[in-house]
Amino acid sequence: MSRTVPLRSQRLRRSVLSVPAINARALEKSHSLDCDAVIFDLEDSVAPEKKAQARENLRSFFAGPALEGKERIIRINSLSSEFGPADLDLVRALLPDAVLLPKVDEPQDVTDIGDLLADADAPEELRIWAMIETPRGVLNVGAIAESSRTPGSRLDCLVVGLNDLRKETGVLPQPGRTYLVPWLMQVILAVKAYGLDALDSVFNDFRDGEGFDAECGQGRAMSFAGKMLIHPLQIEAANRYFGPSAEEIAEAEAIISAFADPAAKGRNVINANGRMIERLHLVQAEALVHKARLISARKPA
Ligand SMILES: CC(C)(COP(=O)(O)OP(=O)(O)OC[C@H]1O[C@@H](n2cnc3c(N)ncnc32)[C@H](O)[C@@H]1OP(=O)(O)O)[C@@H](O)C(=O)NCCC(=O)NCCSC(=O)C[C@H](O)C(=O)O
Ligand SMILES: [Mg+2]
Repeated sequence: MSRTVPLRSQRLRRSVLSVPAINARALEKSHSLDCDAVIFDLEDSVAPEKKAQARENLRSFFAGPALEGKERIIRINSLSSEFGPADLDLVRALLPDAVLLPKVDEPQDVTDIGDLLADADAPEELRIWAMIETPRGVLNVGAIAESSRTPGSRLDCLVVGLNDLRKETGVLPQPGRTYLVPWLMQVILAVKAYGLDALDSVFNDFRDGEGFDAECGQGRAMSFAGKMLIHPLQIEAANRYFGPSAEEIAEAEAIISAFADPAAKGRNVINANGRMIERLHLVQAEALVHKARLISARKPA
């Protein structure tokens, strides 16, 4: 019998900015930006001839002042690429909060990395995130998410990559991502079944604020936890759309106080000013208020 699966992570992931590890200025700027997390990218934003330099940049960045209050993720090249093994050695040396695996096709792509990290006695706090950005990755997303149930699994977040998925499938960009929505919702179903987070894909046209807002609204309605970003201009809107609004917080607090009323004791359903609310709404309200507290506790950059 299925129950609401508790989220494995209670982290804020509204705005997850990708920073190419070859871009020294962008690395430096990441300290001052108000995003919830930073993905230090060694993969597709770094040219093959620049990979070694990008790794060195990260080594010195991680030796410098800590990135206050942000989750730090390193995206490595596929282990099957000539760059992957050296990238993973760097992850083991720098110990970010998570390693992001690109182009994950099947559960074994995740468990193989998990085994290598375990063999290297990497602390269990070092999590694994997986990019779902290939046709096989979408087809297998349920099994990939289910692998988080394996004892010792470090998987706690899936990130959709529509640039690669469009390239592999030939699906054309459409307003509202019409033909991609079924695959986005398959990722959502998989993470909800196993208590993981899912992040929506990047929006490439970083000067199109209106288009970005519309896509954030769509991603929020789909219940993505946040969005992968490519530019600082996108951070404020991502934080706004993927964080609870004042109205949602007020409504959640009203539900919590309605169930705290002694008259609601032992009742699973109550009448709150003409509206039926059930205990399941209380669970949602408590999760939303928890997220709001995480946001207000965050020190702005
Ligand atoms: C797209 C960019 C190359 C544009 O960079 P630029 O021309 O420098 O833009 P601006 O002049 O507007 O920059 C203004 C300032 O902002 C800084 N900046 C820009 N981008 C970033 C960033 N990502 N992080 C931190 N800081 C950033 C500039 O340095 C300027 O600073 P200042 O000197 O103070 O003025 C660039 O935005 C960029 O490289 N973005 C990230 C690209 C990336 O990471 N791509 C990989 C992720 S996308 C992906 O993974 C797709 C997925 O896999 C899939 O398949 O879908
Ligand atoms: Mg990609």
